[in-house]
Parts: sequence; structure tokens; C-alpha cells
Amino acid sequence: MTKPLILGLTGSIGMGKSTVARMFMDAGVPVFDADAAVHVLQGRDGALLPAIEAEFPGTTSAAGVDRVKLGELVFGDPAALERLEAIVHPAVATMRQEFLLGHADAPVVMFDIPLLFEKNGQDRVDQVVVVSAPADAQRERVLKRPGMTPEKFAHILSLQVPDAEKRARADHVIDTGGTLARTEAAVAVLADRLKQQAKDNAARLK
Ligand SMILES: CC(C)(COP(=O)(O)OP(=O)(O)OC[C@H]1O[C@@H](n2cnc3c(N)ncnc32)[C@H](O)[C@@H]1O)[C@@H](O)C(=O)NCCC(=O)NCCS
Ligand SMILES: Nc1ncnc2c1ncn2[C@@H]1O[C@H](COP(=O)(O)OP(=O)(O)OP(=O)(O)O)[C@@H](O)[C@H]1O
Repeated sequence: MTKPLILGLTGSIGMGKSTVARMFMDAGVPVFDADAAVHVLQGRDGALLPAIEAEFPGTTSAAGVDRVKLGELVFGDPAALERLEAIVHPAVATMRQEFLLGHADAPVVMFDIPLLFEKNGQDRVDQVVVVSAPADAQRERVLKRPGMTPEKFAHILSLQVPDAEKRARADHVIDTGGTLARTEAAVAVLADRLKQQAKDNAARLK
């Protein structure tokens, strides 16, 4: 059996990655959402609560991780962020493998990975899709979020590979600077093209 074509979806904070991921799902591409996996692992009865509480005392309760509190501890402290990643990332990788096994028949699947370039995730996918919008649109979207400040936004940006570099390294760029309808149309065209490409490759290998 041929393996699915694996797309990696990434983009900097507020570029519209989650919105575009949903559009790929609507276009028939199964999507593994790394962030959603993190939320499950850190949520009520999440498998990682004991390990996170041991490393960062006072950041969890029966309801799950207090993300604001944990964010305050790790986003300003690279060593602490690394300790958190060492707990979270292996568990996410296991869930991703399970997802892949569950969609072995799909021509194309997508991994939605916020930190794809930051963590060399491009080696685990066949093609990379980057979601991108002009910096002012990004800033406006992010600063609307509850609890977000210009300082926090600047700091998170400093932890991420710059948008221009992401675009340069992408196989495909989805522009989210225009209307949602325009983005949706671009996603539908790309999804169809890649499904066809995957089917053609599979036929060649038969
Ligand atoms: C610290 C946590 C609890 C804060 O949660 P919160 O809901 O406040 O923020 P959120 O997860 O939405 O992240 C906000 C922004 O920071 C970025 N970000 C998150 N983790 C990291 C990281 N390890 N390195 C760089 N940027 C990061 C996200 O891509 C996003 O753009 C959470 O981000 C976390 O557990 N991070 C570690 C796990 C991780 O690496 N997740 C992201 C990829 S799966
Ligand atoms: N053309 C567009 N394409 C996608 N999103 C758009 C577009 N125009 C406006 N938006 C809005 O921008 C916001 C993007 O939020 P979204 O949660 O998808 O970003 P994200 O990149 O996943 O964020 P983060 O990385 O911070 O989690 C949404 O509110 C969405 O409705």
C-alpha cells in the first residue's frame, strides 16, 4: 500500500493557521492538530498533568494546566520552555503516529505544526504549506486576543522563525491577507491539486 502524501502546515502567531487547517479538512484532507493534541494532554485528566506539576509546581489543577500561569513561567525563560517541550513534544509525536496509522488510506494528510521550522519538522513531511498575511494584519488580529499585550506579542515573535523566512522555505504559501472566501478558494485548489498528484504518484508505483 502507498503511504499518504504528508503536508506540514505552519505559520507564525495569528496568521490564520487554525482557520486554514479547518478549510483543508472541509476540502477532504485529514488534519492532525498538534496544538489540539497539546490541549488534550494538558486538559482535564490530561496524561501530562503529573509530569508538568512536578516540573512546574502550582501550574495545574483538576481542570488541567493553567495556561496563562505556565506561559508566564516559560515564555520568558528559554531553559524552562525547553523543560516543558521535553515533556510535551514526545507525547505529541506519539499521537501524530497514531493519527497517521488511522488515515493510512488517505491520499493526502496534513500535520498542523505551529513550530514546524523551529523544531525541524520539515524532515517529517513531504511538502510544507505556510500560512501568511501582511505584518499589520497579523498584529491587529493578535492584539485583539484576551490577555495579549504588545510586549508578549513581540516576545512570542522573537521565538518564531520570521514570516519572510517561512515563506521562502515553503513549498506552498496560503495568503490570508484577503477575504476568508478568497483563502478558502485557494485552499480548495491546492488540496485538489495535491490529491491528484498523490493519486498519480500512487498509480506510477503500481
Ligand atoms: C506554555 C503554554 C501552556 C501557553 O499556552 P497559551 O494557550 O497561553 O498559548 P499558545 O499555546 O496558544 O501559544 C501562543 C503562541 O506561542 C507559540 N508557542 C507555543 N509554544 C511555543 C514554543 N515551545 N516555542 C515557541 N513558540 C511557542 C504558539 O505557536 C503561539 O503562536 C503552551 O504554549 C505550551 O504548552 N507550550 C509548549 C508546548 C508547545 O511547544 N506547543 C506548541 C507546539 S505543539
Ligand atoms: N483571509 C483570512 N484567512 C484566514 N483567517 C482570516 C482571514 N481573514 C481574517 N481572518 C481571521 O484571522 C484570525 C486568525 O486566527 P487563527 O486562530 O486561525 O490564527 P492562528 O495562526 O491559528 O493563530 P495562532 O498561531 O496564534 O494559534 C481568525 O479570527 C480569522 O477569522
